[in-house]
Amino acid sequence: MAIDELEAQSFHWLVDMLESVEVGLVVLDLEFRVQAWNGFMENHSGITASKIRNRVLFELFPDIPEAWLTRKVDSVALLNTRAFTSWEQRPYLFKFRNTRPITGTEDYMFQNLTISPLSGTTGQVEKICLMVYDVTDIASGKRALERANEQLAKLSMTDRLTGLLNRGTWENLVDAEFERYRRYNQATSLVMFDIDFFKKVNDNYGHLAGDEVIKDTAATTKTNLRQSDSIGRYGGEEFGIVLPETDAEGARIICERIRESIEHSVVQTSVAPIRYTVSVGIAQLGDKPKSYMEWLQQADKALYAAKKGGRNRVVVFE
Ligand SMILES: Nc1nc2c(ncn2[C@@H]2O[C@H](COP(=O)(O)OP(=O)(O)OP(=O)(O)O)[C@@H](O)[C@H]2O)c(=O)[nH]1
Repeated sequence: MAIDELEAQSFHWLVDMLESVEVGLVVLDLEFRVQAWNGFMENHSGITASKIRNRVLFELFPDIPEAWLTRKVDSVALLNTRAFTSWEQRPYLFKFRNTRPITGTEDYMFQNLTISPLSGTTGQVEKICLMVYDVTDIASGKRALERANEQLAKLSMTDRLTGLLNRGTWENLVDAEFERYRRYNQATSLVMFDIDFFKKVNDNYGHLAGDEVIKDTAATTKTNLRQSDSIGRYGGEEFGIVLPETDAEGARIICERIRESIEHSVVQTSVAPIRYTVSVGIAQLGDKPKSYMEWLQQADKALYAAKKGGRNRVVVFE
């Protein structure tokens, strides 16, 4: 076989390979007109090589960030060096639908991109090659892991039944608020409250109905609070609220509103409609408590007084 014929054959194989490789290959001239478009690009875009040849890329793909790509390509051409971008910087350049059944959770194909300069015989950069790698499997795996980690972090901070902060997390907030008071001296109040005769709810209607009541307490309280107020589930049927920038009188008004909403609400459990009440203790932070624990004890004493005074009431620690 003549040398020329051999070369022609190997060129043919090479083109065949580039056509079928599982990487998107695009050759552009420096005016962004498409010069080559392989099978991967045809399959995922639905646009054939013959149709796109000599067309400006941005006309057919208006979603492509033109300024960004132009900047990248210009520096590749100027410096005659490759550039890379990962899906973490920019999820994709070409908005191709994700066609992989395993990673069906993602709508679009995640892509890594390499931009390579192609020099002519004179050594001048004449064309640019874009290599588009489908990294949907890697990206969706990493994103799922991140979501799971976020979920875990959230779960370790919250109470499963109510979604409120759990005791440990909430106590940390009380401690932080205590320290903030020592520095800035702004009025701050702490609330402890507890469902009245909750044992009877469990005894009469069962534990699951009791759980429904606890959830109702959490939901009703939350709707009566501001974003900056932190509510936690302190124990079984005991809750705590930190009210920043709120004095005892302000806290009393808020707590009366919560107490009344609960008194007038009816929890529609699967067993029976249940009415219930809560008792509330408030302690505005002053100079006395030497630690956040002492502050908690003050609020707890006020709660005890509310129970002793007949329940379904709000008492402020004196
Ligand atoms: N359903 C349910 N019950 C709980 C949960 N945690 C604690 N309890 C119950 O809450 C009840 C609390 O009872 P007590 O401490 O005697 O208080 P109480 O009956 O509310 O009486 P007072 O607080 O004095 O009004 C107990 O029966 C606990 O078993 C929970 O997560 N779900």
